[in-house]
Amino acid sequence: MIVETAKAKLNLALHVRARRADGYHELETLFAFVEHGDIVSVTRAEADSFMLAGPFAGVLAGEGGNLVTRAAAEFAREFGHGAHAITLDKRLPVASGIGGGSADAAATLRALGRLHGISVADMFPIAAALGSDVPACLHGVTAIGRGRGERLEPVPGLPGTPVLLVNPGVAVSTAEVFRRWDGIDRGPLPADPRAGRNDLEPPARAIAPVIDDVLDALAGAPGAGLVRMSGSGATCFALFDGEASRDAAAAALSGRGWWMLSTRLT
Ligand SMILES: C[C@](O)(CO)[C@H](O)COP(=O)(O)OP(=O)(O)OC[C@H]1O[C@@H](n2ccc(N)nc2=O)[C@H](O)[C@@H]1O
Ligand SMILES: Nc1ncnc2c1ncn2[C@@H]1O[C@H](COP(=O)(O)OP(=O)(O)OP(=O)(O)O)[C@@H](O)[C@H]1O
Repeated sequence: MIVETAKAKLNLALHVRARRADGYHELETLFAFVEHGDIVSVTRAEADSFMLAGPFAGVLAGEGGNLVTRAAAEFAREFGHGAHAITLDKRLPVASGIGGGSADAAATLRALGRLHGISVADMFPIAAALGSDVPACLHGVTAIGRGRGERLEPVPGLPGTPVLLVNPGVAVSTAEVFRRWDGIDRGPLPADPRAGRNDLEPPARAIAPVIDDVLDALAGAPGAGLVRMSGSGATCFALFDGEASRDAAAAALSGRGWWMLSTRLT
C-alpha cells in the first residue's frame, strides 16, 4: 500500500492582480505547506473502489465527483495501469482555503505515480486540469505561484516554523469570494511576505464576518508573527516564534469551538 499525506496548503500572501476573460483571476501568491493534512492510501485492486474515513468524511459522503476519484480517473485515462482501492482519511475542513481537495487530488496522483513509476513532471498537465491549486500541491514545496496559480517558481521556505491554523467552521465558496473581489490591483508580491496581503480577505470577511474574530484572536496571541487568512478562507493562520507560544495560543482559543491544527511549515 502507498500512503501519501495531502499536506494542507497555506497562501502566506495572495495578491489578486486581474480578472481574466476566462473567468479566472491572475494571481501572485506564496504557497507554503505544513506537516499535517489528509491521508490518501492506494493499493492495486481487481476493481476501482473509494472509501472515506476521518472526522470530515461526513461532509463529503453524499457528494459525487470527489477530487480523489477525479484524479484517479484522469491518471487512468492518461497512463492506464488498471484498478485501485483508494481510501481518503479526511482530516482537513472542507472548503476552507487550505487546499484540502486540491491536496487530496495531488496526493492521489503522487501515490499512483509512485506505484507505477510515473514522474511528477509527467503528471503536471493532469494536475493543472483538476484545479488551480493542484500543481502547487503536487510539487508540495514553498513556491511563488503566478497565472491562476499553476506557474510555479520554487523559493526557499521557513521549514520548522511553528504554525497554528484556525477555522471557525464556516464553509466559504472560492468562486463566490473571487466574484466579490473589488477589481483593484494593489500591486505585486513583495520579497517579504509579511509586507504582502491576502486580497481575498475583505470579500471573505463580508461573507463570513467571524473571520475578523479569528484574525483578532491570533493577532493578540503572544509570540505570533505573520497572521493572515489563507486562500479564499475561512481558515486563518499565525506563524509563531516557538512551539510553546503556538501551543499556548491553541490552549487559549480552545474554548471557542473552532477547528485548530498545531503544526509546522515544511
Ligand atoms: C484561492 C486559492 O486557493 C489560492 O491558492 C486558489 O486560487 C483556488 O484554487 P482552487 O480551489 O484549486 O480553484 P479552482 O477549483 O481552480 O477554481 C474554483 C473557482 O475559483 C475561481 N478562481 C480560482 C483560481 C483563480 N486563479 N481565479 C479564480 O477566479 C473561479 O471562479 C473558479 O471557478
Ligand atoms: N477530497 C475533497 N476534499 C474536499 N473537498 C472536495 C473533495 N473533493 C471534492 N470536493 C469539493 O470541493 C469543494 C472545495 O473544497 P476544498 O476543501 O478543496 O476547498 P478549499 O480548501 O477552499 O481549497 P482551495 O484553498 O484550493 O480553494 C468542496 O466544497 C467539495 O464540494
